[in-house]
Amino acid sequence: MAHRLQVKVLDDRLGGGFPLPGYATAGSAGLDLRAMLPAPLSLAPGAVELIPTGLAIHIADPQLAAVILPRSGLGHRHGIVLGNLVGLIDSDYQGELMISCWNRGQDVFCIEVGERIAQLVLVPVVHAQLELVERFDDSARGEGGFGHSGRH
Ligand SMILES: O=c1ccn([C@H]2C[C@H](O)[C@@H](COP(=O)(O)OP(=O)(O)OP(=O)(O)O)O2)c(=O)[nH]1
Ligand SMILES: [Mg+2]
Repeated sequence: MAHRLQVKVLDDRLGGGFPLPGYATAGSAGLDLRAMLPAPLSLAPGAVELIPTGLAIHIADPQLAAVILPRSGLGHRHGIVLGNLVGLIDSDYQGELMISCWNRGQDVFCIEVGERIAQLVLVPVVHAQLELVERFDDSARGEGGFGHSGRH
């Protein structure tokens, strides 16, 4: 079942010339976010820019968060990913959603006004209550990590 999410439209081109975010199909996990730029923006190879989305959300529920993820096609084909790799949106954040857009590719990429540039996924969060202990109960893995279980 869909979860209610409060959204403020900060840029009136959204819902006007450009559609508000929506799920592309019933099974889509992400809402596409648009680059609400004043004008097209050329992103040189290696450059990173903070792109406004024209939207603010208030998740409100501390048991939820949202993540901003790259779009697969842009990331794989054009090297357009996120400067922070993944954006994490706190449930109490009420400011504009911003996308750190990084051109990790070899070619200049022009971001068009209103282009769908990244996607937002709502995720569950579990808060930990830290419990200090002197030793852990034994586990199958113990302290082994970083390839400890072999490569293949
Ligand atoms: O890609 C992103 C990442 C974060 N944010 C906003 C929402 C988030 O709730 C807030 C803080 O993000 P985060 O905690 O990851 O950044 P920080 O560097 O730890 O900043 P702060 O000290 O404000 O927590 O910035 C975005 O708009 N886009
Ligand atoms: Mg933080």
